[in-house]
Amino acid sequence: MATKCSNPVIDFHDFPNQLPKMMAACEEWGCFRLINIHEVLPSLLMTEMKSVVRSLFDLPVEIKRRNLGVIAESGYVAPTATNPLYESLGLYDLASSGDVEKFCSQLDATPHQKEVITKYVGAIRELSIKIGEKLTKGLGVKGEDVAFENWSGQFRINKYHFTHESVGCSGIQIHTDSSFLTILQDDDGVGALEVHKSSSFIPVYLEECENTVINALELVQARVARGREKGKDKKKKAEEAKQCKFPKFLRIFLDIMATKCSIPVIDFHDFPNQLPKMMVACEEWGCFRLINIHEVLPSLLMTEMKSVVRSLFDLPAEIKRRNIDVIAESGYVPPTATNPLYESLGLYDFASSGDVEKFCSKLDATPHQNGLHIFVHLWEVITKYVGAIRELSIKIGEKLTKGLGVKGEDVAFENWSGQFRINKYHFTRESVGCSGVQIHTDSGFLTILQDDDGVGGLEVHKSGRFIPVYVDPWPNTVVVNLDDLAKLWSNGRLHSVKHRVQCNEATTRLSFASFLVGPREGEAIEPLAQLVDVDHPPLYVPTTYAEYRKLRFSTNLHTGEALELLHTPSSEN
Ligand SMILES: O=C(O)CCC(=O)C(=O)O
Ligand SMILES: [Fe+2]
Repeated sequence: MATKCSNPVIDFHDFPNQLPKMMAACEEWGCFRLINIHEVLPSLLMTEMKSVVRSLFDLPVEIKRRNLGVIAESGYVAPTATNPLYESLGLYDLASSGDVEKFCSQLDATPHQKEVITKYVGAIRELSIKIGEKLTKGLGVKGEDVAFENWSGQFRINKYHFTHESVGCSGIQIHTDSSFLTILQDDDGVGALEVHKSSSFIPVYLEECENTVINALELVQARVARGREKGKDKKKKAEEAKQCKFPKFLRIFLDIMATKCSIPVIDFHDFPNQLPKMMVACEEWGCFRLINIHEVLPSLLMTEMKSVVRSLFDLPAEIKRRNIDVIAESGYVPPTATNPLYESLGLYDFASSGDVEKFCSKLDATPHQNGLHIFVHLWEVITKYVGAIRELSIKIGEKLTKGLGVKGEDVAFENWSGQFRINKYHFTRESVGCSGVQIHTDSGFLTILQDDDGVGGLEVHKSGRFIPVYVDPWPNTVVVNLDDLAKLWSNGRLHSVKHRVQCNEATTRLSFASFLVGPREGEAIEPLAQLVDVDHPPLYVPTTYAEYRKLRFSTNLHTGEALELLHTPSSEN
Protein backbone atom coordinates (compact mmCIF):
# COMPACT_ATOMS: atom_id res chain seq x y z
CA MET A 1 0.00 0.00 0.00
CA ALA A 2 2.96 2.23 -0.53
CA THR A 3 1.53 4.52 -3.18
CA LYS A 4 -1.78 6.07 -4.06
CA CYS A 5 -1.12 5.63 -7.75
CA SER A 6 -0.31 2.57 -9.77
CA ASN A 7 1.67 4.27 -12.50
CA PRO A 8 4.97 6.06 -11.79
CA VAL A 9 4.76 9.19 -9.66
CA ILE A 10 6.97 12.15 -10.48
CA ASP A 11 7.52 15.04 -8.10
CA PHE A 12 7.50 18.27 -10.12
CA HIS A 13 9.16 20.03 -7.23
CA ASP A 14 12.18 17.77 -7.23
CA PHE A 15 13.89 18.44 -10.53
CA PRO A 16 16.48 17.74 -11.88
CA ASN A 17 16.61 14.83 -9.38
CA GLN A 18 13.45 13.31 -10.84
CA LEU A 19 14.62 13.50 -14.46
CA PRO A 20 15.95 9.92 -14.75
CA LYS A 21 12.77 8.57 -13.10
CA MET A 22 10.62 10.66 -15.42
CA MET A 23 12.50 9.36 -18.46
CA ALA A 24 12.14 5.76 -17.31
CA ALA A 25 8.40 6.39 -16.87
CA CYS A 26 8.16 7.87 -20.36
CA GLU A 27 10.10 5.05 -21.94
CA GLU A 28 8.52 2.15 -20.08
CA TRP A 29 5.01 3.36 -19.25
CA GLY A 30 4.40 6.34 -21.51
CA CYS A 31 2.68 8.03 -18.59
CA PHE A 32 3.13 9.19 -15.03
CA ARG A 33 1.28 10.98 -12.29
CA LEU A 34 2.73 14.41 -11.63
CA ILE A 35 2.56 15.73 -8.10
CA ASN A 36 3.52 18.99 -6.42
CA ILE A 37 2.38 21.10 -9.32
CA HIS A 38 0.71 23.83 -7.28
CA GLU A 39 3.23 26.53 -8.21
CA VAL A 40 2.12 26.30 -11.84
CA LEU A 41 -1.38 24.91 -11.38
CA PRO A 42 -2.75 25.94 -7.97
CA SER A 43 -5.05 23.50 -6.18
CA LEU A 44 -7.75 26.15 -5.88
CA LEU A 45 -7.71 26.66 -9.64
CA MET A 46 -8.10 22.91 -10.21
CA THR A 47 -11.10 22.83 -7.88
CA GLU A 48 -12.65 25.94 -9.36
CA MET A 49 -12.19 24.56 -12.86
CA LYS A 50 -14.00 21.41 -11.85
CA SER A 51 -17.05 23.36 -10.78
CA VAL A 52 -16.94 25.49 -13.95
CA VAL A 53 -16.77 22.33 -16.05
CA ARG A 54 -19.70 20.88 -14.16
CA SER A 55 -21.81 23.95 -14.88
CA LEU A 56 -20.82 23.99 -18.58
CA PHE A 57 -22.13 20.46 -18.95
CA ASP A 58 -25.34 21.57 -17.24
CA LEU A 59 -26.00 24.07 -20.04
CA PRO A 60 -28.91 23.41 -22.39
CA VAL A 61 -27.90 21.21 -25.25
CA GLU A 62 -28.56 23.97 -27.86
CA ILE A 63 -25.89 26.09 -26.18
CA LYS A 64 -23.43 23.22 -25.93
CA ARG A 65 -23.93 22.59 -29.65
CA ARG A 66 -22.52 26.07 -30.35
CA ASN A 67 -19.14 24.64 -29.40
CA LEU A 68 -18.22 23.71 -32.97
CA GLY A 69 -15.20 21.80 -34.19
CA VAL A 70 -12.40 24.08 -35.31
CA ILE A 71 -10.37 21.14 -36.41
CA ALA A 72 -12.10 17.77 -36.82
CA GLU A 73 -13.62 16.43 -33.59
CA SER A 74 -12.52 19.45 -31.61
CA GLY A 75 -15.99 20.67 -30.65
CA TYR A 76 -19.01 19.36 -28.76
CA VAL A 77 -19.51 15.61 -28.69
CA ALA A 78 -23.00 14.70 -27.55
CA PRO A 79 -23.87 11.36 -26.03
CA THR A 80 -24.98 9.07 -28.87
CA ALA A 81 -26.86 5.84 -29.17
CA THR A 82 -23.60 3.98 -29.71
CA ASN A 83 -21.84 5.73 -26.86
CA PRO A 84 -24.40 7.16 -24.45
CA LEU A 85 -21.83 7.32 -21.66
CA TYR A 86 -19.61 10.03 -23.07
CA GLU A 87 -20.06 13.75 -23.62
CA SER A 88 -17.39 16.33 -24.22
CA LEU A 89 -16.63 19.96 -25.05
CA GLY A 90 -13.46 21.12 -26.74
CA LEU A 91 -11.32 24.13 -27.42
CA TYR A 92 -8.70 24.57 -30.12
CA ASP A 93 -6.18 26.23 -29.84
CA LEU A 94 -5.54 26.68 -26.14
CA ALA A 95 -2.43 28.69 -26.92
CA SER A 96 -4.51 31.39 -28.66
CA SER A 97 -6.26 33.89 -26.39
CA GLY A 98 -8.75 34.59 -29.20
CA ASP A 99 -9.75 30.95 -29.36
CA VAL A 100 -10.13 30.74 -25.58
CA GLU A 101 -12.35 33.80 -25.69
CA LYS A 102 -14.44 32.31 -28.52
CA PHE A 103 -14.92 29.09 -26.55
CA CYS A 104 -16.14 31.09 -23.54
CA SER A 105 -18.48 33.33 -25.48
CA GLN A 106 -19.98 30.39 -27.44
CA LEU A 107 -20.92 28.86 -24.13
CA ASP A 108 -22.15 32.09 -22.56
CA ALA A 109 -19.50 31.88 -19.85
CA THR A 110 -19.88 34.31 -16.98
CA PRO A 111 -16.95 36.67 -16.30
CA HIS A 112 -15.94 34.42 -13.38
CA GLN A 113 -16.11 31.26 -15.49
CA LYS A 114 -14.13 32.98 -18.24
CA GLU A 115 -11.47 34.00 -15.76
CA VAL A 116 -11.15 30.47 -14.38
CA ILE A 117 -11.01 28.88 -17.85
CA THR A 118 -8.45 31.39 -19.10
CA LYS A 119 -6.26 30.94 -16.05
CA TYR A 120 -6.60 27.16 -16.17
CA VAL A 121 -5.66 26.69 -19.83
CA GLY A 122 -2.82 29.20 -19.34
CA ALA A 123 -1.46 27.21 -16.42
CA ILE A 124 -1.84 23.91 -18.25
CA ARG A 125 -0.05 25.37 -21.25
CA GLU A 126 2.83 26.49 -19.04
CA LEU A 127 2.98 23.04 -17.46
CA SER A 128 3.02 21.33 -20.90
CA ILE A 129 5.87 23.56 -22.04
CA LYS A 130 7.84 22.85 -18.88
CA ILE A 131 7.33 19.09 -19.28
CA GLY A 132 8.30 19.32 -22.95
CA GLU A 133 11.51 21.05 -21.97
CA LYS A 134 12.27 18.41 -19.36
CA LEU A 135 11.70 15.70 -21.96
CA THR A 136 14.11 17.39 -24.36
CA LYS A 137 16.70 17.54 -21.61
CA GLY A 138 16.01 13.97 -20.49
CA LEU A 139 16.61 12.74 -24.04
CA GLY A 140 20.03 14.34 -23.83
CA VAL A 141 19.20 16.88 -26.53
CA LYS A 142 21.26 20.00 -25.96
CA GLY A 143 21.62 23.25 -27.82
CA GLU A 144 18.62 22.43 -29.93
CA ASP A 145 15.90 24.34 -28.19
CA VAL A 146 12.42 23.21 -29.05
CA ALA A 147 10.15 26.24 -29.10
CA PHE A 148 7.20 24.67 -27.29
CA GLU A 149 5.86 28.20 -26.69
CA ASN A 150 4.91 28.25 -30.36
CA TRP A 151 3.04 24.98 -30.23
CA SER A 152 -0.72 24.64 -30.41
CA GLY A 153 -2.85 22.63 -28.06
CA GLN A 154 -6.27 21.11 -27.81
CA PHE A 155 -8.26 21.24 -24.60
CA ARG A 156 -11.11 18.87 -23.94
CA ILE A 157 -13.43 18.41 -20.99
CA ASN A 158 -15.13 15.06 -20.64
CA LYS A 159 -18.18 13.95 -18.75
CA TYR A 160 -18.93 10.27 -18.28
CA HIS A 161 -22.53 9.45 -17.57
CA PHE A 162 -21.91 6.15 -15.86
CA THR A 163 -25.03 4.29 -14.92
CA HIS A 164 -25.78 1.13 -13.06
CA GLU A 165 -26.27 -0.65 -16.38
CA SER A 166 -23.02 0.61 -17.87
CA VAL A 167 -20.78 -0.72 -15.11
CA GLY A 168 -18.12 -2.73 -16.93
CA CYS A 169 -18.57 -0.96 -20.28
CA SER A 170 -16.04 1.28 -21.92
CA GLY A 171 -16.54 5.03 -21.77
CA ILE A 172 -13.60 5.47 -24.10
CA GLN A 173 -12.21 2.56 -26.04
CA ILE A 174 -8.54 1.74 -26.00
CA HIS A 175 -6.48 4.28 -27.93
CA THR A 176 -3.29 6.28 -27.90
CA ASP A 177 -3.43 10.05 -28.01
CA SER A 178 -2.52 11.28 -31.46
CA SER A 179 -0.69 14.38 -30.35
CA PHE A 180 2.60 15.00 -28.55
CA LEU A 181 1.84 15.18 -24.86
CA THR A 182 -1.35 15.10 -22.81
CA ILE A 183 -2.01 16.52 -19.36
CA LEU A 184 -5.06 15.06 -17.74
CA GLN A 185 -6.81 16.26 -14.62
CA ASP A 186 -8.65 13.09 -13.77
CA ASP A 187 -11.65 12.91 -11.49
CA ASP A 188 -10.35 12.85 -7.95
CA GLY A 189 -13.35 10.92 -6.78
CA VAL A 190 -14.05 8.43 -9.54
CA GLY A 191 -11.55 6.02 -11.07
CA ALA A 192 -11.80 4.34 -14.47
CA LEU A 193 -8.77 5.37 -16.50
CA GLU A 194 -6.49 2.46 -17.24
CA VAL A 195 -3.14 2.38 -18.97
CA HIS A 196 -1.96 -0.58 -20.93
CA LYS A 197 1.38 -1.95 -19.84
CA SER A 198 2.96 -5.37 -20.16
CA SER A 199 -0.23 -6.81 -21.63
CA SER A 200 -2.49 -5.75 -18.83
CA PHE A 201 -4.73 -2.79 -18.15
CA ILE A 202 -3.55 -1.09 -15.02
CA PRO A 203 -5.96 1.19 -13.21
CA VAL A 204 -4.43 4.63 -12.91
CA TYR A 205 -6.65 5.70 -10.08
CA LEU A 206 -6.25 3.86 -6.81
CA GLU A 207 -7.20 6.38 -4.18
CA GLU A 208 -8.10 9.99 -4.23
CA CYS A 209 -5.10 11.67 -5.85
CA GLU A 210 -6.17 15.23 -5.33
CA ASN A 211 -4.39 18.05 -7.08
CA THR A 212 -2.30 15.88 -9.33
CA VAL A 213 -2.37 15.41 -13.07
CA ILE A 214 -1.47 12.57 -15.35
CA ASN A 215 0.87 13.23 -18.16
CA ALA A 216 0.55 10.88 -21.03
CA LEU A 217 3.04 10.69 -23.82
CA GLU A 218 1.54 9.25 -26.99
CA LEU A 219 0.87 5.96 -25.31
CA VAL A 220 -1.99 6.56 -22.98
CA GLN A 221 -4.70 4.10 -23.56
CA ALA A 222 -7.81 4.79 -21.67
CA ARG A 223 -10.59 2.44 -20.99
CA VAL A 224 -13.31 2.34 -18.46
CA ALA A 225 -12.96 -0.58 -16.15
CA ARG A 226 -15.73 -0.01 -13.78
CA GLY A 227 -18.06 2.51 -12.39
CA ARG A 228 -17.99 3.05 -8.71
CA GLU A 229 -20.76 1.57 -6.78
CA LYS A 230 -21.72 4.98 -5.59
CA GLY A 231 -24.69 5.66 -3.50
CA LYS A 232 -25.27 2.08 -2.48
CA ASP A 233 -26.51 2.20 1.04
CA LYS A 234 -24.45 0.80 3.85
CA LYS A 235 -27.04 -1.72 4.90
CA LYS A 236 -27.14 -3.25 1.46
CA LYS A 237 -23.36 -3.40 1.33
CA ALA A 238 -23.22 -5.12 4.70
CA GLU A 239 -25.88 -7.53 3.53
CA GLU A 240 -23.84 -8.41 0.46
CA ALA A 241 -20.69 -8.84 2.49
CA LYS A 242 -22.55 -11.18 4.79
CA GLN A 243 -23.71 -13.25 1.87
CA CYS A 244 -20.15 -13.32 0.60
CA LYS A 245 -21.19 -11.91 -2.75
CA PHE A 246 -18.49 -11.75 -5.31
CA PRO A 247 -17.38 -8.10 -5.53
CA LYS A 248 -18.95 -6.76 -8.65
CA PHE A 249 -16.04 -4.68 -9.78
CA LEU A 250 -13.76 -7.70 -9.70
CA ARG A 251 -16.01 -9.69 -11.98
CA ILE A 252 -16.18 -6.75 -14.34
CA PHE A 253 -12.46 -6.31 -14.21
CA LEU A 254 -12.10 -9.95 -15.16
CA ASP A 255 -14.73 -9.81 -17.86
CA ILE A 256 -13.28 -6.91 -19.72
CA MET A 257 -9.62 -7.72 -19.58
CA ALA A 258 -8.71 -7.96 -23.21
CA THR A 259 -5.62 -10.08 -22.71
CA LYS A 260 -5.06 -13.56 -21.45
CA CYS A 261 -2.91 -12.39 -18.66
CA SER A 262 -2.71 -9.40 -16.38
CA ILE A 263 0.77 -9.98 -14.97
CA PRO A 264 3.96 -9.65 -17.03
CA VAL A 265 4.51 -12.44 -19.55
CA ILE A 266 7.99 -13.87 -20.06
CA ASP A 267 8.88 -16.10 -22.99
CA PHE A 268 11.18 -18.85 -21.75
CA HIS A 269 12.23 -19.52 -25.32
CA ASP A 270 13.53 -16.03 -25.88
CA PHE A 271 16.49 -15.70 -23.55
CA PRO A 272 18.74 -13.77 -23.02
CA ASN A 273 16.49 -11.21 -24.79
CA GLN A 274 13.83 -11.51 -22.11
CA LEU A 275 16.22 -11.08 -19.19
CA PRO A 276 15.69 -7.32 -18.66
CA LYS A 277 11.91 -7.76 -18.87
CA MET A 278 12.05 -10.66 -16.43
CA MET A 279 14.07 -8.58 -13.97
CA VAL A 280 11.61 -5.69 -14.16
CA ALA A 281 8.81 -8.17 -13.47
CA CYS A 282 10.71 -9.62 -10.51
CA GLU A 283 11.52 -6.23 -9.04
CA GLU A 284 8.18 -4.52 -9.62
CA TRP A 285 5.67 -7.34 -9.52
CA GLY A 286 7.45 -10.27 -7.87
CA CYS A 287 5.73 -12.56 -10.35
CA PHE A 288 5.24 -13.29 -14.03
CA ARG A 289 3.63 -15.83 -16.31
CA LEU A 290 6.16 -18.03 -18.05
CA ILE A 291 5.29 -19.28 -21.51
CA ASN A 292 6.97 -21.61 -24.01
CA ILE A 293 8.22 -23.98 -21.33
CA HIS A 294 7.43 -27.21 -23.20
CA GLU A 295 11.07 -28.19 -23.67
CA VAL A 296 11.45 -28.54 -19.92
CA LEU A 297 7.85 -29.20 -18.91
CA PRO A 298 5.99 -30.86 -21.80
CA SER A 299 2.31 -30.02 -22.23
CA LEU A 300 1.36 -33.68 -22.10
CA LEU A 301 3.06 -34.05 -18.73
CA MET A 302 1.13 -31.05 -17.38
CA THR A 303 -2.16 -32.58 -18.53
CA GLU A 304 -1.30 -36.04 -17.21
CA MET A 305 -0.30 -34.54 -13.89
CA LYS A 306 -3.66 -32.85 -13.65
CA SER A 307 -5.49 -36.14 -14.03
CA VAL A 308 -3.16 -37.78 -11.49
CA VAL A 309 -3.81 -34.98 -9.01
CA ARG A 310 -7.53 -35.33 -9.53
CA SER A 311 -7.35 -39.03 -8.73
CA LEU A 312 -5.21 -38.43 -5.62
CA PHE A 313 -7.84 -36.11 -4.18
CA ASP A 314 -10.47 -38.75 -4.94
CA LEU A 315 -8.73 -41.20 -2.59
CA PRO A 316 -10.48 -42.04 0.68
CA ALA A 317 -9.68 -39.60 3.49
CA GLU A 318 -7.87 -42.31 5.50
CA ILE A 319 -5.39 -42.80 2.69
CA LYS A 320 -4.88 -39.07 2.16
CA ARG A 321 -4.15 -38.77 5.87
CA ARG A 322 -1.11 -41.00 5.40
CA ASN A 323 0.52 -38.02 3.70
CA ILE A 324 2.01 -36.71 6.94
CA ASP A 325 4.25 -33.72 7.61
CA VAL A 326 7.95 -34.03 6.95
CA ILE A 327 8.52 -30.43 7.89
CA ALA A 328 5.74 -28.42 9.53
CA GLU A 329 2.63 -28.14 7.34
CA SER A 330 4.13 -30.16 4.53
CA GLY A 331 1.56 -32.99 4.55
CA TYR A 332 -2.16 -33.43 4.08
CA VAL A 333 -4.39 -30.46 4.89
CA PRO A 334 -8.04 -31.55 4.98
CA PRO A 335 -10.88 -29.09 4.57
CA THR A 336 -11.70 -27.70 8.02
CA ALA A 337 -14.58 -25.85 9.61
CA THR A 338 -12.65 -22.59 9.34
CA ASN A 339 -11.58 -23.24 5.76
CA PRO A 340 -13.88 -25.79 4.18
CA LEU A 341 -12.87 -24.68 0.69
CA TYR A 342 -9.27 -25.79 0.72
CA GLU A 343 -7.64 -29.21 0.69
CA SER A 344 -4.05 -30.04 -0.10
CA LEU A 345 -1.42 -32.76 -0.25
CA GLY A 346 2.28 -32.08 0.04
CA LEU A 347 5.68 -33.54 -0.64
CA TYR A 348 8.98 -32.52 0.89
CA ASP A 349 11.67 -32.65 -0.52
CA PHE A 350 10.96 -32.82 -4.24
CA ALA A 351 14.69 -32.86 -4.96
CA SER A 352 15.03 -36.22 -3.16
CA SER A 353 13.98 -39.28 -5.15
CA GLY A 354 13.45 -41.13 -1.86
CA ASP A 355 10.97 -38.51 -0.66
CA VAL A 356 9.12 -38.55 -3.97
CA GLU A 357 8.85 -42.32 -3.77
CA LYS A 358 7.63 -42.17 -0.17
CA PHE A 359 4.95 -39.64 -1.13
CA CYS A 360 3.73 -41.91 -3.90
CA SER A 361 3.80 -45.14 -1.94
CA LYS A 362 1.93 -43.62 1.02
CA LEU A 363 -0.87 -42.69 -1.33
CA ASP A 364 -0.85 -46.06 -3.03
CA ALA A 365 -4.46 -47.16 -3.39
CA THR A 366 -3.79 -50.84 -4.07
CA PRO A 367 -6.69 -52.89 -2.78
CA HIS A 368 -7.96 -53.67 -6.25
CA GLN A 369 -6.64 -55.67 -9.13
CA ASN A 370 -5.22 -52.91 -11.21
CA GLY A 371 -3.67 -51.18 -8.23
CA LEU A 372 -0.10 -51.89 -9.18
CA HIS A 373 -0.60 -50.63 -12.69
CA ILE A 374 -2.23 -47.44 -11.45
CA PHE A 375 0.50 -46.92 -8.89
CA VAL A 376 3.26 -47.29 -11.49
CA HIS A 377 1.53 -44.70 -13.66
CA LEU A 378 1.06 -42.27 -10.76
CA TRP A 379 4.62 -42.71 -9.64
CA GLU A 380 5.99 -42.21 -13.13
CA VAL A 381 3.98 -39.04 -13.80
CA ILE A 382 4.69 -37.49 -10.40
CA THR A 383 8.41 -38.29 -10.61
CA LYS A 384 8.67 -36.85 -14.10
CA TYR A 385 6.63 -33.80 -13.16
CA VAL A 386 8.56 -32.82 -10.05
CA GLY A 387 11.82 -33.53 -11.89
CA ALA A 388 10.81 -31.16 -14.68
CA ILE A 389 9.59 -28.50 -12.24
CA ARG A 390 12.86 -28.77 -10.33
CA GLU A 391 14.85 -28.30 -13.53
CA LEU A 392 12.70 -25.27 -14.41
CA SER A 393 13.20 -23.77 -10.92
CA ILE A 394 16.96 -24.18 -11.21
CA LYS A 395 16.98 -22.57 -14.65
CA ILE A 396 14.93 -19.62 -13.40
CA GLY A 397 17.22 -19.29 -10.36
CA GLU A 398 20.22 -19.14 -12.69
CA LYS A 399 18.59 -16.49 -14.84
CA LEU A 400 17.79 -14.45 -11.74
CA THR A 401 21.43 -14.64 -10.62
CA LYS A 402 22.51 -13.46 -14.06
CA GLY A 403 19.87 -10.74 -14.15
CA LEU A 404 21.13 -9.38 -10.85
CA GLY A 405 24.55 -9.03 -12.47
CA VAL A 406 26.12 -11.56 -10.14
CA LYS A 407 29.04 -13.15 -11.92
CA GLY A 408 31.49 -15.85 -11.00
CA GLU A 409 29.51 -16.66 -7.90
CA ASP A 410 27.58 -19.70 -8.95
CA VAL A 411 24.64 -20.51 -6.77
CA ALA A 412 24.33 -24.29 -6.57
CA PHE A 413 20.57 -24.46 -7.01
CA GLU A 414 20.98 -28.19 -7.83
CA ASN A 415 21.61 -28.72 -4.14
CA TRP A 416 18.50 -26.89 -3.04
CA SER A 417 15.40 -28.49 -1.57
CA GLY A 418 11.87 -27.99 -2.67
CA GLN A 419 8.36 -28.42 -1.41
CA PHE A 420 5.61 -29.58 -3.72
CA ARG A 421 1.97 -28.97 -2.91
CA ILE A 422 -1.20 -29.85 -4.78
CA ASN A 423 -4.25 -27.81 -3.93
CA LYS A 424 -7.93 -28.49 -4.44
CA TYR A 425 -10.46 -25.73 -3.92
CA HIS A 426 -14.00 -26.85 -3.23
CA PHE A 427 -15.70 -23.68 -4.36
CA THR A 428 -19.45 -23.54 -3.84
CA ARG A 429 -22.21 -21.07 -4.62
CA GLU A 430 -22.15 -19.87 -1.04
CA SER A 431 -18.40 -19.32 -1.06
CA VAL A 432 -18.36 -17.02 -4.07
CA GLY A 433 -16.50 -13.89 -2.93
CA CYS A 434 -14.67 -15.66 -0.11
CA SER A 435 -10.99 -16.47 0.11
CA GLY A 436 -9.78 -20.01 -0.59
CA VAL A 437 -6.31 -18.97 0.56
CA GLN A 438 -5.83 -15.77 2.55
CA ILE A 439 -3.34 -13.12 1.50
CA HIS A 440 0.26 -14.29 2.04
CA THR A 441 3.70 -14.28 0.57
CA ASP A 442 5.44 -17.59 -0.05
CA SER A 443 8.15 -18.19 2.52
CA GLY A 444 10.75 -19.92 0.33
CA PHE A 445 12.79 -18.64 -2.56
CA LEU A 446 10.82 -19.15 -5.75
CA THR A 447 7.45 -20.71 -6.55
CA ILE A 448 6.31 -22.27 -9.79
CA LEU A 449 2.57 -22.61 -9.97
CA GLN A 450 0.59 -24.60 -12.49
CA ASP A 451 -2.73 -22.83 -12.03
CA ASP A 452 -6.02 -24.29 -13.16
CA ASP A 453 -6.37 -23.57 -16.87
CA GLY A 454 -10.12 -23.46 -16.60
CA VAL A 455 -10.76 -21.68 -13.29
CA GLY A 456 -9.38 -18.37 -12.04
CA GLY A 457 -9.05 -17.16 -8.49
CA LEU A 458 -5.40 -16.32 -7.90
CA GLU A 459 -4.83 -12.61 -7.36
CA VAL A 460 -1.57 -10.76 -6.83
CA HIS A 461 -1.28 -7.61 -4.80
CA LYS A 462 0.30 -4.67 -6.55
CA SER A 463 0.25 -0.99 -5.63
CA GLY A 464 -2.55 -1.40 -3.15
CA ARG A 465 -4.79 -3.43 -5.41
CA PHE A 466 -5.52 -7.09 -6.06
CA ILE A 467 -4.99 -7.98 -9.69
CA PRO A 468 -6.47 -11.21 -11.05
CA VAL A 469 -3.74 -13.39 -12.55
CA TYR A 470 -6.08 -15.44 -14.67
CA VAL A 471 -7.98 -13.73 -17.43
CA ASP A 472 -8.44 -16.36 -20.09
CA PRO A 473 -7.28 -19.95 -20.04
CA TRP A 474 -3.64 -20.14 -20.97
CA PRO A 475 -2.74 -23.81 -20.84
CA ASN A 476 0.85 -25.02 -20.80
CA THR A 477 2.10 -21.96 -18.96
CA VAL A 478 3.03 -21.46 -15.32
CA VAL A 479 3.05 -18.56 -12.87
CA VAL A 480 6.38 -17.80 -11.20
CA ASN A 481 6.41 -16.04 -7.82
CA LEU A 482 9.37 -14.58 -5.99
CA ASP A 483 9.28 -15.39 -2.30
CA ASP A 484 10.56 -13.89 0.95
CA LEU A 485 13.97 -15.57 0.83
CA ALA A 486 14.56 -14.26 -2.70
CA LYS A 487 14.09 -10.78 -1.31
CA LEU A 488 16.63 -11.51 1.42
CA TRP A 489 19.08 -13.13 -1.03
CA SER A 490 18.88 -10.21 -3.46
CA ASN A 491 19.40 -7.73 -0.60
CA GLY A 492 15.93 -6.31 -1.11
CA ARG A 493 15.95 -6.04 -4.91
CA LEU A 494 13.49 -8.76 -5.74
CA HIS A 495 9.90 -8.29 -4.66
CA SER A 496 8.14 -10.97 -2.67
CA VAL A 497 4.63 -10.91 -4.07
CA LYS A 498 1.58 -10.94 -1.83
CA HIS A 499 -1.20 -13.05 -3.23
CA ARG A 500 -4.44 -14.82 -2.36
CA VAL A 501 -6.95 -17.18 -3.93
CA GLN A 502 -10.55 -16.01 -4.24
CA CYS A 503 -13.61 -18.03 -5.09
CA ASN A 504 -15.20 -16.53 -8.19
CA GLU A 505 -17.53 -19.33 -9.18
CA ALA A 506 -19.01 -22.52 -7.81
CA THR A 507 -16.61 -25.11 -9.18
CA THR A 508 -13.53 -27.12 -8.31
CA ARG A 509 -10.15 -25.55 -8.86
CA LEU A 510 -6.86 -27.43 -8.92
CA SER A 511 -3.39 -25.92 -8.67
CA PHE A 512 0.08 -27.31 -8.09
CA ALA A 513 2.70 -25.20 -6.37
CA SER A 514 6.41 -26.06 -6.32
CA PHE A 515 8.52 -24.06 -3.92
CA LEU A 516 12.29 -23.99 -4.30
CA VAL A 517 13.22 -23.18 -0.72
CA GLY A 518 16.94 -23.21 0.03
CA PRO A 519 20.15 -25.29 0.31
CA ARG A 520 19.48 -28.92 1.20
CA GLU A 521 22.08 -29.14 3.93
CA GLY A 522 20.28 -26.42 5.81
CA GLU A 523 22.90 -23.81 4.97
CA ALA A 524 21.82 -20.26 5.60
CA ILE A 525 20.73 -17.94 2.80
CA GLU A 526 22.28 -14.49 2.98
CA PRO A 527 22.37 -11.39 0.80
CA LEU A 528 24.55 -12.14 -2.23
CA ALA A 529 28.05 -10.84 -1.53
CA GLN A 530 28.20 -9.12 -4.91
CA LEU A 531 25.11 -7.08 -4.15
CA VAL A 532 26.57 -5.75 -0.94
CA ASP A 533 28.99 -2.81 -0.77
CA VAL A 534 29.43 0.40 1.20
CA ASP A 535 26.49 2.00 -0.53
CA HIS A 536 24.38 -1.13 -0.19
CA PRO A 537 25.01 -2.62 3.24
CA PRO A 538 23.46 -6.01 3.92
CA LEU A 539 19.81 -5.49 4.77
CA TYR A 540 19.20 -8.88 6.36
CA VAL A 541 21.01 -11.33 8.60
CA PRO A 542 21.49 -14.85 7.22
CA THR A 543 18.77 -17.41 7.89
CA THR A 544 17.84 -20.92 6.90
CA TYR A 545 14.51 -21.85 5.40
CA ALA A 546 13.65 -23.86 8.54
CA GLU A 547 14.47 -20.95 10.87
CA TYR A 548 12.56 -18.51 8.72
CA ARG A 549 9.45 -20.70 8.59
CA LYS A 550 9.57 -21.05 12.36
CA LEU A 551 9.76 -17.27 12.65
CA ARG A 552 6.75 -16.82 10.39
CA PHE A 553 4.68 -19.33 12.31
CA SER A 554 5.70 -18.09 15.77
CA THR A 555 4.99 -14.46 14.91
CA ASN A 556 1.97 -15.28 12.75
CA LEU A 557 3.35 -12.94 10.12
CA HIS A 558 2.55 -14.48 6.77
CA THR A 559 2.67 -11.54 4.39
CA GLY A 560 6.41 -10.92 4.37
CA GLU A 561 6.67 -8.78 7.52
CA ALA A 562 8.66 -11.52 9.29
CA LEU A 563 11.54 -10.57 7.00
CA GLU A 564 11.69 -7.19 8.69
CA LEU A 565 12.55 -8.95 11.94
CA LEU A 566 15.74 -10.10 10.21
CA HIS A 567 16.93 -6.60 9.36
CA THR A 568 20.59 -5.98 10.19
CA PRO A 569 21.12 -3.32 12.86
CA SER A 570 22.84 -1.07 10.28
CA SER A 571 19.90 -1.21 7.87
CA GLU A 572 17.55 -0.01 10.57
CA ASN A 573 19.42 3.24 11.13
O1 LIG B 1 -3.72 -22.04 -5.78
C1 LIG B 1 -3.08 -21.07 -6.14
O2 LIG B 1 -3.28 -20.53 -7.24
C2 LIG B 1 -2.03 -20.45 -5.27
C3 LIG B 1 -1.71 -21.27 -4.07
C4 LIG B 1 -0.70 -20.59 -3.20
O3 LIG B 1 -0.58 -19.39 -3.18
C5 LIG B 1 0.18 -21.40 -2.36
O4 LIG B 1 0.02 -22.63 -2.33
O5 LIG B 1 1.08 -20.81 -1.72
FE1 LIG C 1 1.28 -18.87 -2.25
